[in-house]
This record gives sequence, structure tokens and C-alpha cells, in this order.
Amino acid sequence: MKVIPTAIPEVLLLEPQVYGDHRGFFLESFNHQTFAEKTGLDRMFVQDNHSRSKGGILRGLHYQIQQTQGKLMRVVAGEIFDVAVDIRRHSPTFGQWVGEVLSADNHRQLWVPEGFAHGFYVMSDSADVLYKTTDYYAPQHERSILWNDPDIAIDWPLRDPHPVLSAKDQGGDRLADAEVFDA
Ligand SMILES: Cc1cn([C@H]2C[C@H](O)[C@@H](COP(=O)(O)OP(=O)(O)O[C@H]3O[C@H](C)C(=O)[C@H](O)[C@H]3O)O2)c(=O)[nH]c1=O
Repeated sequence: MKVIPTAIPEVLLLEPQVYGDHRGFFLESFNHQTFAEKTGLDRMFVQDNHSRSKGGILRGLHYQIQQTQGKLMRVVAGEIFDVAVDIRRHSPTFGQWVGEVLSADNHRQLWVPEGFAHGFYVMSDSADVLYKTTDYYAPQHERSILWNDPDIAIDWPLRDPHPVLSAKDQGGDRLADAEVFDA
């Protein structure tokens, strides 16, 4: 597995070793020992999620203010633009974002640490996103930040100007008004 740094040191792009042959391919999508050795992170994942979205859907920006979740994102069908936003008040990269294309073809994974808001935009006609989280879903602690907050200015590769959003995501907070982490 290769670990590729991003503009925010704590956000990591991972490339698994892919074993291709005449039948197709094999890869280890997660190996606890390899993940710890290569990233230096000691995390236990407690939940696996599967999210399918049509093209043009944008989910996010979400985080849990308590029971914070680290997320290991990957795509098994289609292509997404996956975004992590640093919302740790005392971080030198507070309010900055990282966006990476994850796809069924590039097999790339994004490590979104605790203390970050997360969202993705579906660039293909459909996408299946699988991800592991380091704490359990806790809706009472879930918060949303507006996907197009001008103070964050994420450069989403939109297929058209209006992504399809859930009602919750239409009403996200501006970062300036959001509950953020005191880290
Ligand atoms: C996240 C989650 C949701 N649900 C239920 C709650 C709702 O009945 C339904 C859809 O939930 P929601 O609209 O919050 O799903 P997303 O908009 O994909 O939310 C996720 O979107 C962004 C990309 C994230 O990073 C988070 O994982 C998460 O907030 O699934 C569960 O039962 N367990 C869960 O862990």
C-alpha cells in the first residue's frame, strides 16, 4: 500500500497494491497491520458503511461533534470527488480542504481524520461508496456545514451548477457559525 500525502498533513491518500491477472484483480481493501505500519495510525474501525448515489448527488459536509469519526473512504463503482475540511479551531489548516478523486478504477482511498468535516460529489452516473468509521453513528451529535460555504470555497467538479442535496444538506451551517473542534 502506498501512502500519498495531501495538502493537509493529517489527510492521507492511500493506494492499495492491486494484483491483476487474466481473471481480473485482487486487492486487500483493508489490513489493520498494513494500515498501522504505513500510516503510523493506530485506529480501530467499528462500522462499515455502503452509500449508493446517482450522478450529481452531493452528500455533506458532515461530522459528529462528539463520538467523532475518522473515515476510510473508497469507491467500488463509479467516481466521486471526496472532500475533507479541517474544522479544528487551533489547526494551522483550519478551514482548508482537500479533495481527491476516488474511483472504482483508481482504487484510491482517502483517510479523513477525526476533527474534519466530510462530503463527496458523484461525478459518474452512479457511485457506490464504502467506508469504515472509527466510532458509531450518533445522529444526536451530527452537524452539517454548507457544501458551498464561500469561506471554505471548495472547488467541486460540478456536472451542473446545482448538485442534488438532502433537505439536511440544504440547510448546513456556515463554518463561521458552526460548532467546531477545540483541537
Ligand atoms: C450515516 C448513517 C446514516 N444512517 C441512516 C440515517 C438515515 O435514515 C439514512 C441516511 O442518512 P443520511 O442522509 O445522514 O446519509 P448521508 O447524507 O450519506 O450521511 C453521510 O454523509 C457523509 C458523506 C458522511 O461523511 C457521513 O458518513 C454521513 O453523514 O441512513 C445510519 O443508519 N447509519 C449511519 O452511519
